[in-house]
Amino acid sequence: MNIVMFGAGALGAYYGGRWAEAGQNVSFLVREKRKKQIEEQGLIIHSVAGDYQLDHPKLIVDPDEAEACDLLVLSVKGYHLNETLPILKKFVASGARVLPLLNGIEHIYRLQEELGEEAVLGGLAFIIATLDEKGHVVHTSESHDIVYGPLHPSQENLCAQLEQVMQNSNMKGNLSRMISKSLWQKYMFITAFSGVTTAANLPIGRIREQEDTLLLFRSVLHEMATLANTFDIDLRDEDIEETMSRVSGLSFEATSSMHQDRRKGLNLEVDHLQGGALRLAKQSGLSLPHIETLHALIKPFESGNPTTGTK
Ligand SMILES: NC(=O)C1=CN([C@@H]2O[C@H](COP(=O)(O)OP(=O)(O)OC[C@H]3O[C@@H](n4cnc5c(N)ncnc54)[C@H](OP(=O)(O)O)[C@@H]3O)[C@@H](O)[C@H]2O)C=CC1
Ligand SMILES: CC(C)(CO)C(=O)C(=O)O
Repeated sequence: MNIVMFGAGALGAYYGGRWAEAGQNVSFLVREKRKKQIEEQGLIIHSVAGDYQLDHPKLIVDPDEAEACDLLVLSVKGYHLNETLPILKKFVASGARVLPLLNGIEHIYRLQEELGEEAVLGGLAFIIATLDEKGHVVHTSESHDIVYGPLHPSQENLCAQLEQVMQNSNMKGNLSRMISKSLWQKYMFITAFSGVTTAANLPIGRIREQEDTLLLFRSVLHEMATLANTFDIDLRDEDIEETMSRVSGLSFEATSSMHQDRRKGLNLEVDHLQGGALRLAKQSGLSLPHIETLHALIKPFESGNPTTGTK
């Protein structure tokens, strides 16, 4: 399959690397600085699932230089979405479909609006990966899963091809027949997980020890389930309980990528995640007081600052 990874950060370099390792034709659409870093340091994956170095990665900076593309995998942060739209439109006009891996949900609606419903598949990732100082991927979680599925009937064939690609690669792919629900389930979890760990500046183990703080976590899940219901997504009490039991199973030091970014003083996806939920709630006339409070507490750290990011 001809695959373009839009963004070669932690997710883009990891999954793009895995698919190239499996023999797919993968290109990486990157900006100049990242291109230079990969040229100098290599595209290298350090992973609990096995290390890998991709020799001669195909790096493109100008989208007009891209070869034919069947699937464009969007792996940028939420705050970069706007600037990707004109480029995505070019790829879609040449026949590509887009698989976004971002956390959240607002981008799915936005991409569908901008690119057309046929062009946008549903996708999300369960992995803990980051880039080290050399720009190498460091993958530390047992999971390296992508859940994906059709959001439009015309995408069935591509999903079937993608299933083959994933089965033959060193990663896990799960084709979901209810991808909209899967997206909202992850969104519910990540809004609470990133919101509470980042606002408290604590890993999940410390959150679990405090009954009141754990109750806040549960209240955020409830608000997200109510929001999902207004979008005709059937999230129920049992989904909340399942999420809470997953949270009980996390290691003491486990934390969200947003909290790790706060510790490092990097930009945060708070507008995309918690802010997105508030915007969608407003459209439906819903109030989400717990999420609103978390959003307000995290906002001062949104633009990153190594001196204010406390370790
Ligand atoms: N990391 C993780 O463990 C997980 C992340 N996610 C989600 O996946 C998404 C991506 O996260 P992650 O991979 O960690 O993020 P990273 O910050 O590691 O990577 C994002 C990459 O996108 C690139 N980018 C942004 N805009 C452009 C552009 N216009 N052209 C080319 N490249 C661009 C950035 O490039 P540049 O270097 O030039 O800035 C950067 O390398 C997020 O929504 C995150 O929440 C979900 C599950 C787990
Ligand atoms: C929880 C996790 C690591 C799951 O992939 C995640 O998506 C995040 O923290 O951003």
